[in-house]
Amino acid sequence: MSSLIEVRNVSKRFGGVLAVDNCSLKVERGTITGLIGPNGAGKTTMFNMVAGAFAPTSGSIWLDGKDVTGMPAHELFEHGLSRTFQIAQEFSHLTSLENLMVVTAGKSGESFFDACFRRGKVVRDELETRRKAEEILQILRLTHVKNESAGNLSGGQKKLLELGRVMMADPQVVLLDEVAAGVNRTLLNDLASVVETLNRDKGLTFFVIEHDMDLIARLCDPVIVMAAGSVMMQGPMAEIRKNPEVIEAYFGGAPVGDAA
Ligand SMILES: Nc1ncnc2c1ncn2[C@@H]1O[C@H](COP(=O)(O)OP(=O)(O)OP(=O)(O)O)[C@@H](O)[C@H]1O
Repeated sequence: MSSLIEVRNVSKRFGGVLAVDNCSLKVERGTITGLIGPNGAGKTTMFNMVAGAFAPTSGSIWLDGKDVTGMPAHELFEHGLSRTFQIAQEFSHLTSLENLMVVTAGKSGESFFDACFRRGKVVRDELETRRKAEEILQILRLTHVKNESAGNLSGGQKKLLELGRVMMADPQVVLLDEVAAGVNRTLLNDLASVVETLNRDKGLTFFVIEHDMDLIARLCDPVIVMAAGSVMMQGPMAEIRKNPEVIEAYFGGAPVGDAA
């Protein structure tokens, strides 16, 4: 069986800077795969290429056995790849529930023909969308704020809501971009539990960039280490923490988890 994401010999050059240098990596179906490395290692550049923000200078990227090199984000979304952003991007004037419901709006409800002649179908679709949105809010433990304007939620709740918006599209794989940044410990625990539940119960695959080593250790296996534009090592976090090359190159000799 092919990997869900496969990056083959990918490089990315920005002018004189070779941000990613001939990297290959795989995200296997059903895993929560982590991507770590020191500042400037090339993680964000790698993520941006996988997410379709920009194309590689050379090499290829495969999603579910299909060559998607250079495919823009909205098309990747149609193929089941979704991304959350470091800064949550909610519609602040809509409620939490509405923020989820708008993700599928337009699939049937906005067609003039449907609205005029297939009113029953439109109503059924909207009810189904609402049911799904409410179920996701429950998984995210956000039911108590479902009628609250999203702009009034805390930073951590906004990140949960963003994950909820991604879930509405029934993705195969979710790219999580530094979800821990600015989130308090309690909400971070909620978020980690949600990711574990979605992975275990719904078989969702995650590819995670994260500076929070505790979160990576809890969630991710395998973990891929990048340094200076290259993939340096891949394995379980327990092995990575002990690898002398990683400790030296990535953490300057300090035990992994103290830095980053
Ligand atoms: N748009 C760009 N233009 C020029 N150089 C860039 C651009 N984006 C990234 N770089 C350079 O590419 C290298 C890799 O950066 P990248 O942001 O991918 O690293 P990172 O591992 O995500 O770092 P951090 O953990 O600090 O976010 C760095 O030297 C960076 O300065």
